[in-house]
Amino acid sequence: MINQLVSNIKKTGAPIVVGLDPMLSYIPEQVQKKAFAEFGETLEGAAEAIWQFNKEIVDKTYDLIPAVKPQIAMYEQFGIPGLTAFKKTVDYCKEKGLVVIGDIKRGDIGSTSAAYATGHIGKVQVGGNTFAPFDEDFVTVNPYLGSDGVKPFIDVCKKEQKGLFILVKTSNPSSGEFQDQLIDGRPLYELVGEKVNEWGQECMGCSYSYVGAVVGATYPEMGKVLRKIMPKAYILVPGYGAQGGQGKDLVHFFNEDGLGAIVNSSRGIIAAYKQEKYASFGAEAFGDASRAAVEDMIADIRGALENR
Ligand SMILES: O=c1ccn([C@@H]2O[C@H](COP(=O)(O)O)[C@@H](O)[C@H]2O)c(=O)[nH]1
Repeated sequence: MINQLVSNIKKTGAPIVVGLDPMLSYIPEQVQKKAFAEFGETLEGAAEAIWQFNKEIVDKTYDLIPAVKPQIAMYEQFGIPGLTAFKKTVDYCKEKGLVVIGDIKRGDIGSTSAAYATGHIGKVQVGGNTFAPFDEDFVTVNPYLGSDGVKPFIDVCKKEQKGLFILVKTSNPSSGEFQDQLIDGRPLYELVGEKVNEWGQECMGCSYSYVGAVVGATYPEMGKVLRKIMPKAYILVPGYGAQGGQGKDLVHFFNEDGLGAIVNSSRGIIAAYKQEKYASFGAEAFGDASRAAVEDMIADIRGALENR
């Protein structure tokens, strides 16, 4: 799957991911009204609204981008109907040729991690039948439980040719509370980065590993160090846009070949029509506003890479 991600990035020339994080408050009134008219103000109604919202954004942007990252929490909050909308979104994006990164941030004791890996990137056996339940291409993994919590994900990746992004240095303001703690004089995130590099050597694609890392755009200096520690890991970089990251901060997340990193923006793209810059599109044309925001993000990152 890493090979498809790299190929999609080369084809589009856009090292970006659209984060599909649909909160009801981002969904224009006309979309909500239609969904509620059919399903009522219910979990089913909310799930229909988020699915229709996602579909319009994907339809308006898929030709520009290599990948999407649906954040499962945004769907789980609507219970089973929300998870059905998650699955519909995954399948639709794959039909459109996009790589799907399920932002699920799972990780547990080995046997439980194995079940998470099976459900999201693997296959489950039911009697004589085999199912791929969620079937994302990549998932995000929390490595805090150690190697035995990560290995089941790696095993499924090898078997199914899927991929992982392991949390190394997260973008949030308090990520340093634990992740920056020094152990024998070195920050914990560097030690996790070394582990990601080691795990990744077991499953190499053509030029990059199936095992990637998450490093926040909000910590560019740390990204520079981690790029060197994990030369073959693709880095998923959240924190662009709504969290303050900009193209000029991100050049050191990339390798000299212009590859090696993929930058996510969720609210900055899907709720673009609410920003002053794109307000002229109006809520009716929210998908066009998202397309304009994608074009601006690509130009910002390309410009930064060309001028480095
Ligand atoms: O370190 C991390 C890891 C994951 N995320 C996720 O990325 C998006 C960011 O959304 P924006 O609207 O672009 O801020 C969201 O799904 C987070 O859960 C992250 O932000 N930082």
